[in-house]
Amino acid sequence: MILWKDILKPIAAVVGHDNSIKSVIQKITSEQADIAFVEDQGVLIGYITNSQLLEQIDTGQSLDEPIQYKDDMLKVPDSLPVEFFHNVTTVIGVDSSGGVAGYSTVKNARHQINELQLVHLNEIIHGAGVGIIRTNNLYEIEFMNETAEKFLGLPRSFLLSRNYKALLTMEKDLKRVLDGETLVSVNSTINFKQMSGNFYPLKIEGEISGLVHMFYLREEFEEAVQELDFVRHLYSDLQAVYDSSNEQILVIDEKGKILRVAGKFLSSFWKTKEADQIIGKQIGDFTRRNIFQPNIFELCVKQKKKVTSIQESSNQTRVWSVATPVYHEGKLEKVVILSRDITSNASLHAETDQEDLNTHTFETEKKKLVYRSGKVASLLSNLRRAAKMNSTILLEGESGVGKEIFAHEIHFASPRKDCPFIRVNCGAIPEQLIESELFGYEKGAFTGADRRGKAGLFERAHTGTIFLDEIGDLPLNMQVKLLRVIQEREMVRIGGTETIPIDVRIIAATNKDLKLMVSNGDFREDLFYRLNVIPLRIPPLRERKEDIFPLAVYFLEHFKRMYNIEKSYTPDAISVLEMYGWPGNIRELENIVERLIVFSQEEWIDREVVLKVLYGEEESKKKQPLVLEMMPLKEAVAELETQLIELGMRKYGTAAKVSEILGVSPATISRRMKKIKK
Ligand SMILES: Nc1ncnc2c1ncn2[C@@H]1O[C@H](COP(=O)(O)OP(=O)(O)OP(=O)(O)O)[C@@H](O)[C@H]1O
Repeated sequence: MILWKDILKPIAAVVGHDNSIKSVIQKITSEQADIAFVEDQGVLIGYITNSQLLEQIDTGQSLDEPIQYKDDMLKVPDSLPVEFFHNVTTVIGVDSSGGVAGYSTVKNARHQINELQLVHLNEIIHGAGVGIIRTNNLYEIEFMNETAEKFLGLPRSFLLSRNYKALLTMEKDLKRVLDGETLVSVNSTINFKQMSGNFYPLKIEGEISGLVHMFYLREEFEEAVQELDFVRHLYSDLQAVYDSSNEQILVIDEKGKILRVAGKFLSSFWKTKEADQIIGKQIGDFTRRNIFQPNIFELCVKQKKKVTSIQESSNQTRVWSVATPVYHEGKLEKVVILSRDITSNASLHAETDQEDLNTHTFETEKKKLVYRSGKVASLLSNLRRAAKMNSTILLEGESGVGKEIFAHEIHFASPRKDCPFIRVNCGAIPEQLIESELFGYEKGAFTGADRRGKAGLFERAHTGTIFLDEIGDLPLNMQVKLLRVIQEREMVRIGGTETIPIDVRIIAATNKDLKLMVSNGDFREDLFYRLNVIPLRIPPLRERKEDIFPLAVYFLEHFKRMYNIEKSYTPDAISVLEMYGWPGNIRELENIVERLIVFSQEEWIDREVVLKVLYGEEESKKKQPLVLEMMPLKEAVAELETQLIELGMRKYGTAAKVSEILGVSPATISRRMKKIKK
C-alpha cells in the first residue's frame, strides 16, 4: 500500500494571492520549481504552474497584473493511502501536527504508483525469467528489472534515461505502442541479443505516458526447445539400446508397483509371457507367491542404497540383479532394477561339460583338489604311488565325492601327464553310440557316419589316460568289447579291418557296488577283476569333516569371482555347515554355497540363512541340535559331545570355562579333548 507521505515533494515556492505575474515568475525561477503555491494570511489556497503563467501572458495580459491561480486542490493527512478524487489536480499533504508536509500533483501520484506497481510486479515474477523495461513517452528508459539487465548484458546505470527506440532494432515501429497499440510476440534485438516479447502502452489518467516491454531471450527459449528435442531423441535412442540389451530394466515406484519394463524381458523368471502382464503389479506379490526370491526392491528400500543380489525363481531361472534407488529432493521416487539372466551362463557351463562328454576333448587342465583331512592326505599318497605304475585303478565312492578330481590327480602324477586325459561318462552316452564313441569307425561304416571316418576315444587317449566314469552303467555287450581292449591292448574301428595298438592307462570309477552287480549278473566278473587291480575308496564328506570348511571357502571364492560380489561366512554359519551330513557330498556342498550366495541378503552369510538353505524354512526354526540322519545312539551322543566341546573351546578358549558351562569337571573335558585329537 502506498501512502501520500511516500510520494510527497517539498513545496519550494510560496507566493501571495495578489502577487504579479512577473514576481511569481521570478520566484519560481529562483527556487527552480515548476509550481508555486498561493497563500492568504498563512493559509495555502491554491497553486499556479509555469504553463498557467505562460497561458496568462499568451492572452495579452501585462506582467504586472495579478496572477490567476487554481484552487482544485485538496488537503489530505499524509498518513493516508494514496487515492484519487474527482476534480482535484493537486494534493497538499498535512502531517500529524497540522503542518504542510509537501505536495503532489495527481499525475505525479499516478506515475509513482505505476512505478511502484511495476517494482511489485517484478518481485512477483522474479525468477520467471522475464525481462521488463518501461520507458516514458520519449522512449527514455525509466525502469528495468534485473532479468532485463542480465538478458541484455548491459548495466542499469548505462541504460537508464537512454532512448530505447534508438537502441532497439525491430521489425515494427515502436511509435505504434505510444499510439495505443499492444504488440504481441515481437522479435527485437539489442546489443546483439535476440529477444521476443510484448510491448504494452502505459496509460496514466487515460493518457499514454510511455510503454512497457516484457520479453525473454530467444536463445534461452530455443535452447529449451532444443533440449526437449534432444531428450526426445535420447529417449528413442535409449529405447533402441534397451531393446537390443541383454538386460532387463525394471522401473518400480516407491510403493513397489512395477511401472515399466524395458530391454530383455526375462519371461521364464516371471513365469509370464508378456512384459505387459507384470506392469502395474506389486513386486512383493511375486515373492509372496514364491515366483522368485529375494525381493531386491525391498532390500534396496531398506538399505537406502544400491544393492546387488542373485534372484532365483522357482523354476531355477537365476538372475543377477542390481537395484538402484532414485531420489528426488531427498524422497525415494523409484527403484531401477537391472537384471541379467545368469542361468544361461550356468547351463552354458553345463553344456560345455556335456560337449566335453560327447566329443571328449582333451581335458588337460588340472582341477584344484582342496582338502585338509588326514584321510585325503593318506589317500593321495597311496594314489600318487599307484600313479607311477601303469596299473588300472578303480575309484569307488559315493556320488559327488570328487572321483573325477582324484582321477586327474592320478593322471597328473603319472608319467603320462603330458599326454591326453580323456573322460568318458559311460552313463551319459546313448547305448547305440557308445561303441562308435569308444572305438571310432571307418568311412562309410554306417548311415549318418562322418564321411572321413572318426577316431574313437581309446585312440585319442593313446599314450595318455582314459577315465571311464560311471563304469557300472556300461551295457553288458560293451563290457565284453572293453574287456578285449584291456586284455589285448589293441582295437579295430567299426567297419575297419586294421588293428590299432592302444597304449592307455585306464582309470575306472563307480558309485555303485560293482561286486553286488557282479553277483546279480549285471556286471561281468572278468571285467570287474581286470578293473579292480588297485581299488581306491574315496571317503564321503561326512567322514572327513575337516575338509568342509576349506571346501566351503574355496567354492565361495569361486562364486564371488563368478558373480563379482563380496560375501563372507560368519563363524556360526561354518559350524552349521560342518554339522550337516552332506549326503550329496562335495557336489552338494558346491551347490549349497551357490544357493547361500543367492539367499543371503547381506554381505554376511549367517547361521540362519545356512539353516534355511540346508533344512528349509520349517526345519531351520527347530531348536538345536539338529539330528537329520539316523545313526547309532552311542555315536550320536559322542558326536554331540565332541561338537559341544569344540564349540565351547572355540567360543571360550579354556577347558575350565567350557567345563563350567557344560557342568562337568575340567578333567572330563581334557580327557574328551585328547580323544577328539586322536
Ligand atoms: N577335493 C576337492 N576339491 C575341490 N573340488 C572338488 C573336490 N572334490 C570334488 N570337487 C568338485 O565337486 C564336484 C563333484 O565332483 P565329481 O564330479 O568328481 O564327483 P564324482 O564323485 O565324480 O560324482 P559322480 O557320482 O557323478 O561320479 C566337482 O565340481 C568337483 O570339481
